[in-house]
Amino acid sequence: MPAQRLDGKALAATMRAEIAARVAARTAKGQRPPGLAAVLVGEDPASQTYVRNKHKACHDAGLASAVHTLPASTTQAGLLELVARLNADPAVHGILVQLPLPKQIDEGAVIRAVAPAKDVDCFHPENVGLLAAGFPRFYPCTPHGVLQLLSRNGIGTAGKEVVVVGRSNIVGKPLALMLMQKPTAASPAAGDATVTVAHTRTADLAAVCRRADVLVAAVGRAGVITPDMVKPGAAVVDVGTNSVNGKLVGDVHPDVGAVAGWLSPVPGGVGPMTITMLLYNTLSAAEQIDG
Ligand SMILES: Nc1nc(=O)c2c([nH]1)NC[C@@H]1CN(c3ccc(C(=O)N[C@@H](CCC(=O)O)C(=O)O)cc3)C=[N+]21
Ligand SMILES: [Mg+2]
Repeated sequence: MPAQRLDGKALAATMRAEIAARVAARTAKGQRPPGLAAVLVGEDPASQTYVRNKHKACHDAGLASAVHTLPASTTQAGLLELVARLNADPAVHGILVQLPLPKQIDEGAVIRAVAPAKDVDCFHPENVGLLAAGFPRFYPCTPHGVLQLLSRNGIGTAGKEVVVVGRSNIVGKPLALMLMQKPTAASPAAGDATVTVAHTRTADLAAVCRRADVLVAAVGRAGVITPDMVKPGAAVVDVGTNSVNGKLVGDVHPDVGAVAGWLSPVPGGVGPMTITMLLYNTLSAAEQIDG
């Protein structure tokens, strides 16, 4: 029997409607709409697509959204100046500086320049620290999207073996934290897991992955998770966004669909959920800043 689909596109539509209703209730009371400012430096086509998708999703849910496009030659000082302006703008509740940034710019310095209260990516060290300490201000978008995709499809993780392949600051590391913590009100079925983080230096990756009741692939290499690495019936979440001959493909090999019990597709899985959690955080930022 082929794996059941973990349909991120469908869940994203459901959750965006929930967010839109909460936004409409605020604006009906005369409150400012939650506002997102996205900063795009350079002309990477994938980044342009993601930022365009985020902008459209905001608009469709009643949030205000502005995209600030800067040339690839932008200096660090120029970018920091824009961030400072957005930090001070009361119509902006969330700031997202699209990564990666050009080489002349120190990514860490830019991440630390975003006001923590507006850091809807949850990349600032203050917010990473709050998350790790168990007092989250925001949940990082992609890990939160993965948790929602599991929780709202009835896939509990309490007491389960969850293997996360990938240790990035954006996905693997915060996702492992969130999976091992107590479940949250926002995703009540996800948490309390026995978490293993695997990566490029893991010895016998296939054997580690085969232990997983829930396997999350956040490696960044097309098709590296093959059927021999998957326990029959496991839930497999594919976080990969690899471009192969101009086509978007995940980290999970298509043949895994014959072994897994659940599988999230690429596209149509984690990607739309990441954007949805960005809207969620922008609404949350507006609630925290404006009341
Ligand atoms: N500051 C920052 N925050 C981010 O959240 C961030 C970032 N930088 N840099 C790049 C990654 C990647 N990312 C994606 C968002 C949406 C889709 C997405 O919507 N994917 C669609 C398809 C998109 C397409 O048509 O190509 C899908 O999977 O169905 C994918 C990837 C956010 N990221
Ligand atoms: Mg990684």
